[in-house]
Amino acid sequence: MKLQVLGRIRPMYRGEGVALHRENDTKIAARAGGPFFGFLELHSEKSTTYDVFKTSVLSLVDVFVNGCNTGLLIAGETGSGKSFTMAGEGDFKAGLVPLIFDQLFSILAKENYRADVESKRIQSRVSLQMFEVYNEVIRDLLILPIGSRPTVDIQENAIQGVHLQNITELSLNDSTQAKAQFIQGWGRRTELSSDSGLASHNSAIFCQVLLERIYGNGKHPIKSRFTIVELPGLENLGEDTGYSALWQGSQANKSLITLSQVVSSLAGNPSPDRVINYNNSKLTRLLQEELGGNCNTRALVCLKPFSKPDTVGLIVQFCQKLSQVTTFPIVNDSSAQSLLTQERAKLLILRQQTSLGSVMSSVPPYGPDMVSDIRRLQTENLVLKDQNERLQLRLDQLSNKFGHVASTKTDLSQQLLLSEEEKLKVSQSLVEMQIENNKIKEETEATNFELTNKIIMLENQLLEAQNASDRHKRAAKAAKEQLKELETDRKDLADEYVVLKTNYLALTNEHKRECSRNENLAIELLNLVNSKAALMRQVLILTNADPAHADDPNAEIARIRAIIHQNSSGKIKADEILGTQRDREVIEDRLFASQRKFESEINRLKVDYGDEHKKYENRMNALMKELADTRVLARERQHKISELNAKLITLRGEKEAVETQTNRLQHKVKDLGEDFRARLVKYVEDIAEYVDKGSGVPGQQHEKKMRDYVDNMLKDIRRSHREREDQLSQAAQTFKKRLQNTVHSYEQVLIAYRNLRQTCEARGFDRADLGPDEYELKLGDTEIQSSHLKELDKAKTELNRAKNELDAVKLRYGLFGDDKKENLGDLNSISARSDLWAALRKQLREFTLNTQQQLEQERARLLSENQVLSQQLKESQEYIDSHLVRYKQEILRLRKMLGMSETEASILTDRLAKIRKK
Ligand SMILES: Nc1ncnc2c1ncn2[C@@H]1O[C@H](COP(=O)(O)OP(=O)(O)OP(=O)(O)O)[C@@H](O)[C@H]1O
Repeated sequence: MKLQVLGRIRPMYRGEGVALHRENDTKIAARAGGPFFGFLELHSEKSTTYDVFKTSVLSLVDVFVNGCNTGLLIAGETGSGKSFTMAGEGDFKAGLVPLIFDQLFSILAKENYRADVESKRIQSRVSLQMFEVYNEVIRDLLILPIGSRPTVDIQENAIQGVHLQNITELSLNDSTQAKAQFIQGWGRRTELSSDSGLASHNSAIFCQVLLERIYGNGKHPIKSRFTIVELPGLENLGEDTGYSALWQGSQANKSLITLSQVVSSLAGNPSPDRVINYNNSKLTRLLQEELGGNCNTRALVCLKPFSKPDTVGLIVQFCQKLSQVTTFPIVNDSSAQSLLTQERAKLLILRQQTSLGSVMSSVPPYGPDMVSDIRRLQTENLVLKDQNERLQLRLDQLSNKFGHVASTKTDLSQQLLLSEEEKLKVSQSLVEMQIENNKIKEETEATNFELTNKIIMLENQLLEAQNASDRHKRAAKAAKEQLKELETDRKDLADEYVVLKTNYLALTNEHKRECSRNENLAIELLNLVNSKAALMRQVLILTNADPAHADDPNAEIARIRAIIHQNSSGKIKADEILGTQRDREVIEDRLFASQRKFESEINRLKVDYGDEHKKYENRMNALMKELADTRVLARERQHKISELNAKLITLRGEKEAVETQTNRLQHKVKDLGEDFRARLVKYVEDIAEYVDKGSGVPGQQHEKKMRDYVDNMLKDIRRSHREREDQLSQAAQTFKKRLQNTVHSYEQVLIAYRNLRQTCEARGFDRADLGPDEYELKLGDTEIQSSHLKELDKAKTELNRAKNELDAVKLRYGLFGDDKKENLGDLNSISARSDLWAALRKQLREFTLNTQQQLEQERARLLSENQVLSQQLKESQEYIDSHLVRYKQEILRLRKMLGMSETEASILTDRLAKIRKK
């Protein structure tokens, strides 16, 4: 069965970027275009460990419970998430091992329950071993380290196969206990830091779960083993230091390199009768079954989204080999175990027989020399084999590198041609980005300004409302005080009223008494008058006096009665003294009128104040709401600004990346320049050699060849020169064009501004209100034209100079050629000819070196000028942008002063926008 290789890409860290080349969701490659490796399943950055478990590991647990050995190799470079995947992180990010425990115990519980229901019997025993292999030392992780770390050794016997002697094996009852033990063991890993990095980078952590199940009344359990291993960081596969360290006896990378060798051997030999040497490291010895024996194994390769292409290349290679490894898993029932034990026993015996000891003891005819020879040869053989494998690996790497270099070399010239164009494009996009950025900044500032104004306005309104509220509070306080005074007055009046009432009651009683006395006296008087009248009548009778002359007693009675009547009618009733209800009301009115007035005033004030208060409260609430809304809006804007800033930072990062690429390309250009120089030198040397060789053979043929050769060489130089010229002149033209556009739009803005000013002046506005003069806003020649034109002129001059130099060289060559012809005609002697060739050689060498140097200098200068130009263009763009804001403000102000209508204003704005766009 083929080993299944799965992948998992961990999420990206901040600023890490993505560099893995992917295809079809399952394939990755170190470089664009491949070679790709296709995983059986590739879990993306979004997958959780549980997703990985569900799709890729769950089925392994079932296989394990059913009696097969299973293995999960977790590989990947350092920092790719191996530990995260295996052990998890914190309480909420469980790793694969805890999830495996959960699943295992849940299956066992279910099966036990089912067996109970069906009255069957299953006995299960789960145990755990955990150890670490670091620097070829195996440490038990399930016991507390006392003093030095507890180390264990590998042993091999027929029954257990390769196993660890005295390793702790903990019995597990449930998943909680299992997880707790695992976490404790995980915490006991070596945390050393050595020259070869942290121990975690180079160590392998083994977690082996052992399961024994007896069905019914059987005696022989079915035994299976689930091995989960975190392998050392795969980046060490490619480190040269690893090899050298290995040669020097360091164990740091031994296990990983041996693992790679074993995997290579296994990949190249899928047949079951293969003989693989697992004994070179402890890691491979321990993984013997998982890699090439009785085990159903899967490899989970953790990947970083960003990694060095070389490292990815190594990982891809390793995965490729792993995917070709074949294992032979079987169900470990009693018969299988017996067979395996027999096979192991046979193997051990064979090994013993072929071992040195058996050679020495069982083959007496060999002398001691022969034995030592055999020993030496065996050792040499092993060393040679080892060396061979290493060299093979190295050769693979080198051929890969060579392939890569070859492909890069072919790309290089193309890239070189494109680099200038790219550079221009990049600077153009940079300028565009800057413009965009300025726009965004402008908009943000305008919004900010608007929001700040709004906030200030709202705060003012709030202050006003608070002032009004204070005023009303003060008025209410004054009214309360007035009310208090009125209350005191009212109390005084009430007291007075009580006193008056008392007096009045006393007087009324007195009066009543007087009236009754008066009545009594009137009755008395009446009685007396009646008596007097009776007496008078008697007197008259007695005296017989003439009644006409005598006093009339009735008249006296009538007189007295009249007096009494008068008295009684003049009696003043109490009510009359008190006055009528109406009078009282009038008095009350008079007395309490002011109080009532105040009360009604207070009530009115209360109502008014209440209403006002409510109104203000409502207003205040509305204002507060508006303020909160505005704050939210401000926050949103702030958020947007932050987002934009983040975008800007990303863009800057991109820009830097592009700059780095440009620098790289420049380096490449430099390399090519050096190559070019070398070629020139080679040309010269060739010429010299040619001349030296052919100097003894005069004739037209020889000269012609020489001339062709030099012609070709100069043609080459001229062509490259011309290409360079074209590129530079193109760049200069683009800059010039862009500059012209910028200046054009700037002039248009100036014209619009001038028109507005003139309109304002025509309408008779005060000159002081018209803002700065047009000339103040004008960019000086030194600010725009001259500096750029100067730069362009400079570039042109440099180009001309280069051209002239080239022409001079051509001329020199032409003259030289003529001279040569003439001289050849004249000079017959060999010595004269050799002088001529020497001069030719010298001149050619000088020419080569000088031209090359000049070209280099020119190239460097033009590149820096190019940078200066783009920088200046950027600055002038910024300058114009900032001026545009000023213009805009001025225009707005002037427009306001002119009282322009909306449509006029919009037409003007459109026109300005168009100008800006241009
Ligand atoms: N799938 C993931 N989701 C979230 N974070 C992850 C994931 N994988 C890895 N990480 C984080 O990446 C960092 C490195 O992971 P980890 O330590 O597991 O890598 P490693 O390959 O085991 O490295 P080392 O060899 O140093 O132990 C850790 O901080 C971890 O939290």
